[in-house]
Amino acid sequence: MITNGIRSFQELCSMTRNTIDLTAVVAGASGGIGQPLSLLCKASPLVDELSLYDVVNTPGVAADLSHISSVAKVEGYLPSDDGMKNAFTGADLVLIPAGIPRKPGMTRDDLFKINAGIVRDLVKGVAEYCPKAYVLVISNPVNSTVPIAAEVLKAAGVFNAKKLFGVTTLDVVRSETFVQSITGEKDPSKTKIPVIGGHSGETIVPLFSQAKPAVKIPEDKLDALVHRVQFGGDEVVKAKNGAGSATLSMAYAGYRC
Ligand SMILES: NC(=O)C1=CN([C@@H]2O[C@H](COP(=O)(O)OP(=O)(O)OC[C@H]3O[C@@H](n4cnc5c(N)ncnc54)[C@H](O)[C@@H]3O)[C@@H](O)[C@H]2O)C=CC1
Ligand SMILES: O=C([O-])CC(=O)C(=O)O
Repeated sequence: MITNGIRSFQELCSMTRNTIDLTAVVAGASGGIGQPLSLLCKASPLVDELSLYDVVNTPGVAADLSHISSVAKVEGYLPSDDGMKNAFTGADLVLIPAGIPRKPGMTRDDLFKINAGIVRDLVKGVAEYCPKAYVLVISNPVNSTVPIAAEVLKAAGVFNAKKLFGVTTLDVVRSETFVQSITGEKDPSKTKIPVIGGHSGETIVPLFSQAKPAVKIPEDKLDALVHRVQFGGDEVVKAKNGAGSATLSMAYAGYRC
């Protein structure tokens, strides 16, 4: 369980297994992001119990993961038989990658109609069954699904701004990766680039000037670099050619977050 005095999710993640036994939920666990994210959670020494919730296939994903010899006890839940209640009750952390992904020609906003309702209903479950949990929303459009999650938590009287997150770490991961392809640095721990703003096109603002350690981006490469970070999602959607959007890099980024 989360101990008293933890102020942020990063603080939580930097703690060792000696001080924390996390009960985590992945909601949307059978999907393109959900499966690799669940694998990373299953492998984490911080996670003691892992609940996989989805509208399909979680018993199979859970059975598969349960053969891995890591600490976490893993269970799969479907909506039937009070699945959401059983999956969410007692959770410290709820990761939400549930919802449809983009196809070429779509913007993230085109996902709003369907994903807003999915996130709303899952966060209602959070409010009811694990109101103190940290909630990490991955489902797009993040710029809109997070405010929806906030309103649901406020309406239930359990909103805590320090516990609700929109996951935009993929923009940080992309920034660091693309910068390293310019600088030639091979150690991922040696490039830290803050990214502020939202998670869509120009709302994504990579602060290369604040890199630690400082990086020198050649003037003639800067615009293309900024554009690649801001539209990195489109690059993957195009390459996947109708089979969805970023999943593996997103799972990595979600876990790192
Ligand atoms: N924040 C970010 O940086 C990123 C966000 N995304 C977003 O993540 C979302 C998921 O993407 P993928 O995993 O590729 O999609 P996917 O279609 O492969 O998986 C989505 C999963 O959600 C499940 N689901 C649907 N309704 C549900 C409900 N009511 N309760 C529980 N589970 C439900 C589906 O059954 C499916 O297993 C998309 O909205 C996508 O745009 C994707 C990449 C990066
Ligand atoms: O572009 C998308 O639809 C998925 C996403 O958010 C990303 O890859 O950054």
